[in-house]
Amino acid sequence: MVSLLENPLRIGLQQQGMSEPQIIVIFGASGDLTWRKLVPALYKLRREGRIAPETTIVGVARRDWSHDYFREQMRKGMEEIYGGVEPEELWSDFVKGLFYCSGNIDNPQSYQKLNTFLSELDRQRGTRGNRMFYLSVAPNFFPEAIKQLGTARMLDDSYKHRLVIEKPFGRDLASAKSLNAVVGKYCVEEQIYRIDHYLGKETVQNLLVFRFANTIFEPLWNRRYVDHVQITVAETVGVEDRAGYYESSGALRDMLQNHLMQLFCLTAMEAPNSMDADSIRTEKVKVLQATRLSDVHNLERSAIRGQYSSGWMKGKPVPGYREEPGVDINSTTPTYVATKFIVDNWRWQGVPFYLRTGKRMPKKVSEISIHFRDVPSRMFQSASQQINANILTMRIQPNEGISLHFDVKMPGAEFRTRSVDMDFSYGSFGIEAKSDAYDRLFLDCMMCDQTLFTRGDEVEAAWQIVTPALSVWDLPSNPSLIPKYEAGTWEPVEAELLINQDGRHWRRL
Ligand SMILES: NC(=O)C1=CN([C@@H]2O[C@H](COP(=O)(O)OP(=O)(O)OC[C@H]3O[C@@H](n4cnc5c(N)ncnc54)[C@H](OP(=O)(O)O)[C@@H]3O)[C@@H](O)[C@H]2O)C=CC1
Ligand SMILES: O=C1O[C@H](COP(=O)(O)O)[C@@H](O)[C@H](O)[C@H]1O
Repeated sequence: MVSLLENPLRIGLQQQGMSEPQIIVIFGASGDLTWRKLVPALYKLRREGRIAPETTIVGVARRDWSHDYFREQMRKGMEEIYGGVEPEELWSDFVKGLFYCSGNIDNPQSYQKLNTFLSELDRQRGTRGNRMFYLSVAPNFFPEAIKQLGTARMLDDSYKHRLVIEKPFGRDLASAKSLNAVVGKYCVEEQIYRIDHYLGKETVQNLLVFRFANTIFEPLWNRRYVDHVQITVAETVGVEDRAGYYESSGALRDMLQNHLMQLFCLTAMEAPNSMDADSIRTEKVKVLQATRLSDVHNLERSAIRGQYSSGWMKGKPVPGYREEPGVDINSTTPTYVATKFIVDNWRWQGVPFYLRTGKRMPKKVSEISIHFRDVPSRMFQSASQQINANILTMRIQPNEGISLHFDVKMPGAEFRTRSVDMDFSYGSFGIEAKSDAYDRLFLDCMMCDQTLFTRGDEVEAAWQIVTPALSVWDLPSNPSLIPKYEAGTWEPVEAELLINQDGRHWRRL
């Protein structure tokens, strides 16, 4: 264990500031995300002294709750997730800043009532008109909520009023464009914070540092040395109680278009001019605009969907997707998706990027692996009789870290090789790298830093790439034709073929 005094990763933690007093208005405050992630993240920030004590939270939803009932619900949430609130005195003070204002997103009077209440709170709590409006509601409400907030002049001050939009931002290119148009009518881009919680993960941010703070990898980071790249986000959970949302979403919309494509961008983009939000986002847009599915006319060669059937997880039987509560018994919604991307630029021409994500996989693991080209001529015999290309793996979660896979000589008279890993693990520094992401994103939004939020053109560029697959998969199709994989196993055989056809295989994780 490294002592705190000599632990280099501790130093950064002591250098961070505190946000201005402000009111955070959460639309959808009686919903799952609020008690599960948002309020716990805000409390964590308060406990760490990262947000001003005056910070005030106002929950909005239709249910006729009182302030006290809202506070009780949030406390119950903390108990369920963290086993309690700590320290008790701080929580008591924190909940004094929790309020509830019932209202309907469609109703203009709800906004008048809310606005009056917010002005009153500004006086009581010293929040000086600084406001963050967080849309934690189903995506079909986004346009109406923005329109109503705009019409009620609650987004007028581009310095003090910020709008946070949960994912998914649109469900295809056309809907993303029309949502961007609504946003653009009432706000300037500097007020908009489109959430992709993967960008809040320490290990995702570390991709930028790893690539652009080190010189030794850059000369290798291109088509001359890289054979291909794999990006995997595998989950063990099934659809849980979110069938209502997931049935109309599926793995491509829920995960690949946003989280995996952010990992892709940070891996494939060019170095930004600086670390400011727009420089980074401009580079992401550029690489997205150079990217396409490898073959849009033959999807089996570029995009594969799959759905889990019943199987076993940790020794227990689990139902198939179509047997889950709220799911149509003939559902064609994919719970797995794999794509092959081609990047038409000088750095990556000819280097395929394979992306895959699925629910009910054998392991929860998210990682990016860079597979380097083989040596031009093999001179040594490998002990495992395998071809061992060098692989650089960036582990996003769990066991956060980075490892480099390379060959060494086995001790003995012969030149026989075996593969070993050189490993950096966040855990070995005694640092929690897996902040829940929402705390970091809240803080950045309060500090008006948009670096970890997606820009309007970036979202559209990402939809542009995957929309050819969606436009086929959204057509009515015979349920028996959706590729299947048993819960607790890796991808369907069709997804194996997607990569095998190129003489490669998915990493076994
Ligand atoms: N839950 C999660 O883990 C994640 C969620 N998200 C996204 O976050 C958002 C919220 O998700 P989640 O909390 O799970 O959703 P829920 O379905 O649990 O909550 C929806 C909320 O919207 C409110 N609501 C519904 N209709 C109206 C209306 N007409 N006027 C005002 N409020 C209304 C509901 O309250 P009431 O019925 O009282 O009005 C409820 O508070 C979604 O965009 C989702 O995609 C993203 C990542 C993860
Ligand atoms: O946005 C979402 O992400 C979660 C996975 O997030 P992670 O931080 O646990 O990797 C996923 O389960 C959910 O379906 C999706 O909406």
